[in-house]
Amino acid sequence: METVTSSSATEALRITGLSKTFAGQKALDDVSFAVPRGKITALLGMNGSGKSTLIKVLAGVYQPDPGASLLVGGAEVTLPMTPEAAHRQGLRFLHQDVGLVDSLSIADNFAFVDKFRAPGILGPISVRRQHDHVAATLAKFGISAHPSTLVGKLNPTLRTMIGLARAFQDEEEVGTGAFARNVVVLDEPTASLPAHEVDTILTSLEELKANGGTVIYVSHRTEEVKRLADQLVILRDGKLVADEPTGDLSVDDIVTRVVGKKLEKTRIPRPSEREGKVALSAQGLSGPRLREVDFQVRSGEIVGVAGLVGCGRSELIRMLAGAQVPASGVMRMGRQAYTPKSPADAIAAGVACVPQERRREGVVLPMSVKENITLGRLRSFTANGTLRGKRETSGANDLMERFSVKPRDLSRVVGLLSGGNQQKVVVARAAGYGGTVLLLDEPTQGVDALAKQEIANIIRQLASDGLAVVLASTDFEEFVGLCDRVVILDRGRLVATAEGDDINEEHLALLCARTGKAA
Ligand SMILES: Nc1ncnc2c1ncn2[C@@H]1O[C@H](COP(=O)(O)OP(=O)(O)OP(=O)(O)O)[C@@H](O)[C@H]1O
Repeated sequence: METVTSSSATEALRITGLSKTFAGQKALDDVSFAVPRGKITALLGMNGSGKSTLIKVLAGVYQPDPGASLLVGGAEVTLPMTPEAAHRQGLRFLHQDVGLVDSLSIADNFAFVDKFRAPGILGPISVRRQHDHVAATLAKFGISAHPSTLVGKLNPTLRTMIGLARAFQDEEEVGTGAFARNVVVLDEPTASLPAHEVDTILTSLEELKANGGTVIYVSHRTEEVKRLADQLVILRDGKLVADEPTGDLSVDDIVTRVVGKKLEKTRIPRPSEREGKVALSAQGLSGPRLREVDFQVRSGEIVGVAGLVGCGRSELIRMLAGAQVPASGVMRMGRQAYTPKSPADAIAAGVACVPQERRREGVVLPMSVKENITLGRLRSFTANGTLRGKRETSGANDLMERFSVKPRDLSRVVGLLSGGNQQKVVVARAAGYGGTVLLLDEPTQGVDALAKQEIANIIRQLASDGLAVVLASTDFEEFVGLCDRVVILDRGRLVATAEGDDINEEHLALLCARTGKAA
């Protein structure tokens, strides 16, 4: 039953006394805050602070502990809600993986999410009506794609834009152009997008806000938060620690509030200028997206790989990691031919990889932290054919500590860790193989500012110990201070290299933009 207890034109949502306990652990602890209408409220916090749990309560996926109350547009909503009730209340969600079905068209994806819509709201749902509705929504968002296009054919930025348009598809008060009805929750919508493409999404959100849209925005990218958010709501260990206007706060101020202390920019110095031996090299590497790429990385070196969407970055990593066989070209480990037919071959040859798709390729969700960290190298914990459990546990424990995986519980099922902590498990495992080359594809996606710094320091330490590191990323900030060299790919070709002081965000963006323009 939903009863109106107060009404406020300025308050879209009010949460009071929200707690959520999982097996004795409080993921949310008595959280209360309000979301102003027509504004963007950033929901911030380090990995595992409770953001996703809060979103899942709003989505009707999790039942909160008894005692919480929720007002939507001033009307009290009975908790727990079902997902249908959340939808009826005008709560819309764009989850991190965007949640589109590749094998369906854009129009079908729009219809698919609207499964809760009562029949008849748009009249009998004819294909024609649905197409017109989708075409109009796409046009409103400046998306030049046809409703019948298969979603699987779209690049990541377009997919995110489609997800955004879909989340807002039933927003407009008919004929008014205003977005004043729903509350749209965006969970790290730009996490997997290259920095230079993020602007499209942020500009759209600014326009939506100008038209009265209400957004809850979750992101670890503080620059975006500074640009977009009117209000900051910050969680730490499940508790609300800040609820304040963004005002004149700087990016550093926001990071300090999220982390709970000033983040000192520590850096492990480069070991020496002496060049290590070439650890891994490739000549004339070609594939569906790669054209005649020559590439090498030396022991102790960290080489960045940058480029626009579709430049071949991930394909290069996959070939080096044995996940994709090159159409032509030669690879070598030192002087030896290197022809991996699978990631297992690559690991056996000393090449470990952190793949981009964490949930699909990186972790085995139903398995424990210990099993995930030690996956693929049980042999190193085996003596005389017997698995030495103690050795396995202490090896996994060391890595868990070193990568600050939280909670510090080796038996915890990885699927129940927060996203950022799952990512740390994948990096910990790859580092634990102890090979000679480490390939990292977007290693800090969805990772908070503190953990990002910790991971960067560990990568630098591993390089100092002699590991050759290849780092593919869309986040140019990640290259700065970490990479010795950054190569730029453009439509499959290696077209530029930046070294020394040229490894700065502006110059890298310029190099990428230049290659893009030449298209
Ligand atoms: N279904 C679950 N069962 C047990 N514990 C859970 C479950 N879901 C979340 N947790 C725990 O609750 C805490 C909060 O997790 P949550 O996913 O909400 O964090 P988050 O702020 O979204 O983190 P991230 O930024 O890494 O995505 C974590 O300690 C997590 O391990």
